[in-house]
Amino acid sequence: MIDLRGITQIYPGPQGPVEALRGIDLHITPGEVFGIIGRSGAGKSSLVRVINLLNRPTRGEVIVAGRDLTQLNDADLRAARRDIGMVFQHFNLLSSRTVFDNAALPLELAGMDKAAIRARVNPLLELVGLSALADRYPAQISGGQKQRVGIARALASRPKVLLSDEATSALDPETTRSILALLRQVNKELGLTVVLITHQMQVIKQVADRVAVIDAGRIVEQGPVIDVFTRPQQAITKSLIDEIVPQELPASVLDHVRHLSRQLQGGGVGQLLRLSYSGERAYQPILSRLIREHGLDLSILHGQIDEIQDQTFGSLAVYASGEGARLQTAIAQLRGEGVVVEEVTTEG
Ligand SMILES: Nc1ncnc2c1ncn2[C@@H]1O[C@H](COP(=O)(O)OP(=O)(O)OP(=O)(O)O)[C@@H](O)[C@H]1O
Repeated sequence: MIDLRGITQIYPGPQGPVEALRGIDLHITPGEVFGIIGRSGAGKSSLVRVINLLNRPTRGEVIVAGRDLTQLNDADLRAARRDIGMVFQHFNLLSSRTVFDNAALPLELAGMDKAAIRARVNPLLELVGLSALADRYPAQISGGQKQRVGIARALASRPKVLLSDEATSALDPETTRSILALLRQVNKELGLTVVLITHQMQVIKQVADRVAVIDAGRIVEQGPVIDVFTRPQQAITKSLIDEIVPQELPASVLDHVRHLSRQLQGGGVGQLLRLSYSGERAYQPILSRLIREHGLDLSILHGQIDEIQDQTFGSLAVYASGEGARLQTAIAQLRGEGVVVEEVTTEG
């Protein structure tokens, strides 16, 4: 649905040019919710605005639904943009227009007649749960309701792609959840491809199918959300995930491990392991097998089990002790079964 090829964005700046995007290649498939996450200044807004050519990239191709937008003339670009709706962090509603009239704006601008506009907008207000508030003005509704208007307006032109630029960043956690659920609903019901940028992993976790991590203008990691959560490769990804799955174990756990290793007897060895697993593996009796088949003792010290897009994933810190060779065999077996096993050192 969307192919970005070699996208570079250079802004002029008082201290010289700023290279906000440095050769981005991305492929977003039809019907998926694709998240782009990064810290402030990483280039997220620049990237999302390239997709509808609100920003014209300095170099590269922007292919949406088979056409390179950078090659279109103004009239064709205007038409192509109708396939791409956008919602914004600060809603961008017109304060002098009602909820209905805000949602209807793109259709009015496209010259649609009033009856056709009503026939299009009323079901959209129903979809976003605002039918009862159609005659209110933006100042008379909440932030979450404003964003619902923003979504209805973005959907009015029946786009194929919905771009969401930090759409929930100005909202409280509960309202954020309801807006993300609405984005998921329109993705499923209308078959819309959704591209959302955010600085919060919580948003990615709730709604995205795949995620790309952007750092200093480059995509440094991407993949299905569950894979990125269970096997983060880059330091930036780990630090972003840390808000949901703590990447460092608490000092008290490490202290306890030192205490346990001092108590080892009779040539036994002990190792702190961090196990990450997802999907079907989450239901396997992996720990009891370690005990039964390899004669290990296990202390569960820390961990959590959570869910992403109906898939369970877990992260557990366990201290395993027993006979050295059997411990190594057990670790190899776990890895063979697709469990990510990290051998954590407790020095320091
Ligand atoms: N119009 C502009 N002119 C000059 N520099 C810009 C412009 N817009 C963005 N930049 C710079 O480009 C880089 C990327 O900015 P961008 O807004 O895309 O990042 P972001 O990840 O969306 O950040 P934030 O989450 O803070 O909005 C930053 O260094 C920023 O200062």
